Amino acid sequence: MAQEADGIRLEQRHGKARVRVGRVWRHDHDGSHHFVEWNVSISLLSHCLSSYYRDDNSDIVATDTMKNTVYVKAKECGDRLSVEEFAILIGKHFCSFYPQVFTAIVSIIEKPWERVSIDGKPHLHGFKLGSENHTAEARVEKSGALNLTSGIGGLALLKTTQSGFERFVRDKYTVLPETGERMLATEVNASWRYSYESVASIPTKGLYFTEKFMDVKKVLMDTFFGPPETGVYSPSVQRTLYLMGSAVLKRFADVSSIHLKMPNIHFLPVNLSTKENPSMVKFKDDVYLPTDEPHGSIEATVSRITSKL
Ligand SMILES: O=c1[nH]c(=O)c2[nH]c(=O)[nH]c2[nH]1
Repeated sequence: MAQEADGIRLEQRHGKARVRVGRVWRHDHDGSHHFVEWNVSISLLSHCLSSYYRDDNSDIVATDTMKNTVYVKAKECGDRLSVEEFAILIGKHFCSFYPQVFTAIVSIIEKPWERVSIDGKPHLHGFKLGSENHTAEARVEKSGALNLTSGIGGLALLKTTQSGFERFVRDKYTVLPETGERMLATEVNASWRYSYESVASIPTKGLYFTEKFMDVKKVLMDTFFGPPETGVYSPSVQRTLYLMGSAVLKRFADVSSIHLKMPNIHFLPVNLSTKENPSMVKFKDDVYLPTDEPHGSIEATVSRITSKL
């Protein structure tokens, strides 16, 4: 909400970023522990204009208080909950506890701590860090309106064949040869929006969004790789991205859109020659130079078209 005074426009929010919290839930019945590590960022849209226009802080919810609230709420959550549910819970708290707060935006990054198995047996309290983050963002309004997105950060995928890039624009600046055989590597950053429009309408089933996260990740990966024996041919990152996004929309009725960012991480063919040895290393789809820059950058949002009845 923008305010105007003396010909000056003001849009403001304040919050606390990167509040780190770890939470263990101990199950006495079987001795198992569950663990999450969250990095929480809170941003509040609130009526505290006098702090900007005058030296009057009487409406400011201190960002230090926001930080403390994360620990209090983590303590109060006696049962395991998904990172999405925790984001909503924190957002609801700020909107209902403080009259001046009208919107709370809570973004959380969950670190991928995974239970270890020793000799094939899941360890009761041992975890190792996996590779891709689970993210969640809840925007909660005082009215109870909700905007919820979840995401995956840093899902590095690579396939050594079944990828090519042909029939693209060729002009006087083009040197890239066409190929029907190349390596395809990317680091998927995905965020998808759920269709739940109020905090009251989210599924009550425990860990619903955690399960959904695993399912979305599986659909993205299955579509990228194709069947284990044959794979699936990718004519471009663009096409593969579209198939991944639309597969998620087809499979999950409560996902209304998905944004995918898929850099094309290049593995360059290695050819080395000298006068004496013109084919010292002759590339035969075997020896590559891995690079991380420059990289292609390809991103798109795929959304469900909702009928306007
Ligand atoms: O899948 C690709 N998409 C591109 O847009 C592109 N551009 C490029 O040089 N290589 C590739 N590969």
